[in-house]
Amino acid sequence: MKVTVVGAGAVGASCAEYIAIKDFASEVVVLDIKEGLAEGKAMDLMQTASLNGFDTKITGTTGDYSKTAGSDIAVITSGIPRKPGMTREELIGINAGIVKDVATNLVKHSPDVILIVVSNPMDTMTYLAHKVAGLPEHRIIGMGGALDSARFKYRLAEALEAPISDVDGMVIGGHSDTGMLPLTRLATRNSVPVSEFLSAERLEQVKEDTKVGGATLTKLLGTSAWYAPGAAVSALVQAIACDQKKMFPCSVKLNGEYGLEDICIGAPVLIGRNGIEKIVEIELDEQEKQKLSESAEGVRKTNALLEA
Ligand SMILES: NC(=O)c1ccc[n+]([C@@H]2O[C@H](COP(=O)([O-])OP(=O)(O)OC[C@H]3O[C@@H](n4cnc5c(N)ncnc54)[C@H](O)[C@@H]3O)[C@@H](O)[C@H]2O)c1
Ligand SMILES: O=C(O)C[C@H](O)C(=O)O
Repeated sequence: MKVTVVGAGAVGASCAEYIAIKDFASEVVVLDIKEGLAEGKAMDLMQTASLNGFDTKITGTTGDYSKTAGSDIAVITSGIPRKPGMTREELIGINAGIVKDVATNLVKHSPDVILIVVSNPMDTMTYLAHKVAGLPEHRIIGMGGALDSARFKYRLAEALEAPISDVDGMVIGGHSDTGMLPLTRLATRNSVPVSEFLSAERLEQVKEDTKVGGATLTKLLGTSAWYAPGAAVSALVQAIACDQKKMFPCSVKLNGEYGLEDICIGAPVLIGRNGIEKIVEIELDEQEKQKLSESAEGVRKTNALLEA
């Protein structure tokens, strides 16, 4: 199993590290445009192999896509992150050109690849990848919901004063400060609805804290987060590599599911060796349907900027 990670910055390096540490891939190639950065990060990570007990071979390259040839999976993390006070949508001007170029180069060298898009604004970058890569739809996955759901579980566990392993929950919708839809109605502690333990006001607070999870970290760090994003990507990569058919909310091209089409937005999917094995349609209540439709409107507005 060969995995390429484009972008050797904060998220790319974290992602390569988590993939290697789980030891399911034979090879990880990291590519960046900044001279020496990918080579340096790859060498540094390889020097953790004997300490962390993995055999995955990590190599780095400055812009040489021939080194990525024959990749089964490629992760796109290249592009600029936001600074405190910015929205993800503001990154479109620079990141669209980068994602277009990177996706085209990746597919040229690995026509059978499964792409995982991470660069922001992620739903729009995933939509763009569909336009430029010429891949079957099940082979392009946007990573956002896996991360947002992990943050939702963190906030739920905090409110419940429970271990995170007791908690389950999912975030669908757009990967944006206003578009995320944490499904509090369906969240549980050991199969018991969390509403049995938390007041409506506390649940609303959990929802709001989850939606601004990325912005909160950006304010603290001065740039956006990388550990949880890297871990979320590695979970998707592992689900593909190990054909787990695990359910994650991912940004997926919808063709009528959830009443939406010609859009990439977060919805539950099964991830396995073919990429998106199935889009799972769950029953939403009227309020959730309304929120999802508003979220889709927001994503469409950002998608329209691709034409500008
Ligand atoms: N979808 C998500 O959940 C999620 C989570 C975290 C970050 N992100 C996004 O991921 C992106 C990367 O974040 P980061 O913190 O790693 O940023 P970073 O600045 O640390 O790293 C980005 C790297 O991309 C490289 N790069 C730029 N143009 C390139 C090109 N054409 N080809 C190859 N490499 C190129 C840069 O040299 C840099 O090393 C940002 O857009 C950020 O918003 C998304
Ligand atoms: O918040 C960001 O800009 C980065 C990423 O989308 C995140 O959610 O951490």
